[in-house]
Amino acid sequence: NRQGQTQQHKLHGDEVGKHNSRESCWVIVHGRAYDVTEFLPEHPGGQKIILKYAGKDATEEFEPIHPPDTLDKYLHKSKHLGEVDMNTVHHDEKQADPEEEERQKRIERKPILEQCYNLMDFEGVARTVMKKTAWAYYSSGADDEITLRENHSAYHKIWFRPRILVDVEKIDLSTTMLGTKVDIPFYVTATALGKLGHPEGEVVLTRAAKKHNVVQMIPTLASCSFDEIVDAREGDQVQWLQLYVNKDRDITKRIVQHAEKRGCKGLFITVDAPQLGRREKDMRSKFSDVGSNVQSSSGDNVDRSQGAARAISSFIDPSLSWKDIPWFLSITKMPIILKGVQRVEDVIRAIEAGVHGVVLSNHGGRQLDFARSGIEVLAEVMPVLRERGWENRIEIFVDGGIRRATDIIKALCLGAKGVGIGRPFLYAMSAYGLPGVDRAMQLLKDEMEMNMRLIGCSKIDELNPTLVDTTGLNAHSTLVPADTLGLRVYDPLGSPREQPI
Ligand SMILES: Cc1cc2c(cc1C)[n+](S(=O)(=O)[O-])c1c(=O)[nH]c(=O)nc-1n2C[C@H](O)[C@H](O)[C@H](O)COP(=O)(O)O
Repeated sequence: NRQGQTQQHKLHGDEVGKHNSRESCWVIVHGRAYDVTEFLPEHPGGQKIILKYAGKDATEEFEPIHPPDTLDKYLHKSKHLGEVDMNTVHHDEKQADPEEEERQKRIERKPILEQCYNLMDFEGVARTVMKKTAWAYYSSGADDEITLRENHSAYHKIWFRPRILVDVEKIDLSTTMLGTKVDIPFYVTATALGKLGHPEGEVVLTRAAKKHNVVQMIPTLASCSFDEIVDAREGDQVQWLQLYVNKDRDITKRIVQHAEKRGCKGLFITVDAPQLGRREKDMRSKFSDVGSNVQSSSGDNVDRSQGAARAISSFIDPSLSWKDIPWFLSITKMPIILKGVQRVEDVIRAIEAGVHGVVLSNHGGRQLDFARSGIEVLAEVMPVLRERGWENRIEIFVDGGIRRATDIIKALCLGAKGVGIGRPFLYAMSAYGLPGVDRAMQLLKDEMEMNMRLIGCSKIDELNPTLVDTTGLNAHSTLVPADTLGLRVYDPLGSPREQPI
């Protein structure tokens, strides 16, 4: 509290309004005032977005992307100025925003949930109803988005060799992942900033994961606080933690040990993002009001011109290396999985380093463009492990571009323990909330049951490499996708329709 301020005395709105500059900057969040003057240079989302609300109520802007405990965690108590008499706070009248009005009309016109028949339908609806910045952040891939598209099209290069005359009356889709029994072999992978798509954020995914008895991987860069997401867990529901390793190892140790104490059953260390990729859709949306429970422990300068991704990731340690693995094994009993492994040599190294699993992944095409799809890497890895008799030494997961149950079945036939799914559940949540994610998971279950019957398997452990033909898998045909600027950016006159009459 400010010196001498008694609880019942509330700050007057005009008093807060006087502190509206870089030299003295107070903001109001959830009815309380905060002096953020010294914090300005440290804000991962830049000073601009805070100064826009200097002396004013910033709650509406703050809420969607900062976990509720952000200010308690990152702003010194002396800067907490106490309650404001909100009746004395002047609110700028809302400017008419034609783009937002148009978006609201599209929301009213969107298809009813039952008209979504597969995971791609959710993507189509989300694209029309999401805010531009949110769609840009979720959908973008790195550079020309070649890997983003390859992730899904790689599955189109794998064909089935189905068995016939097998009794497939009863189908059992259950399996285990890191010792946890799940009803179907997919998990909700870690994706940052859930509140960009839905006001409740990641806890919506928690509830859907419970309903379908699948595991949720909690992202480091969640909009909700870690504890909020864990508190939303029900009964013996299992969650894993996805970790971006902080340059400040004390912060990392604290996060890992807190996650273990709160019952997380797996630590997924993200190893494909020493720096977040260049996601141009995200950058173009000029995302400046970014935030999250970023653990930036120092005021290092952040390159905010790179959209949300770059701004929220300044704390990630690019020096992370194999020599750090023994330290991780020493600070937790949770199984350790390396997320973002992309070649068989590193899978072998992971086994020798003593970790418990890997996710073969290129981060949903958001990191190194022209990285191979997880499924292609899986097809490279498993024969080499089998040759060594190591195919069961660790659990191998795959993610990226999984949109159909046939994709899941192909991955399991090639030896994956399970698959991670990201964007489809984000899109379903953004377009329809919990009912959307629930339907998306149910659709996958229905597809899975049917496709297991059609390839002649009744249980997950019957899936094997003889059921697929992967001869075309590493034939890379990279058509530059039609919607990139590459087709127009070098045309001096723009596309024909823009040529002067
Ligand atoms: C779509 C998406 C993916 C993100 C993601 C955010 C979004 C919006 N974020 S990111 O902002 O830093 O890139 C994370 C993340 O926090 N940590 C992580 O390990 N993977 C992150 N990923 C990658 C994710 O865990 C999967 O590898 C990827 O989503 C799988 O591909 P699909 O989306 O096609 O299923």
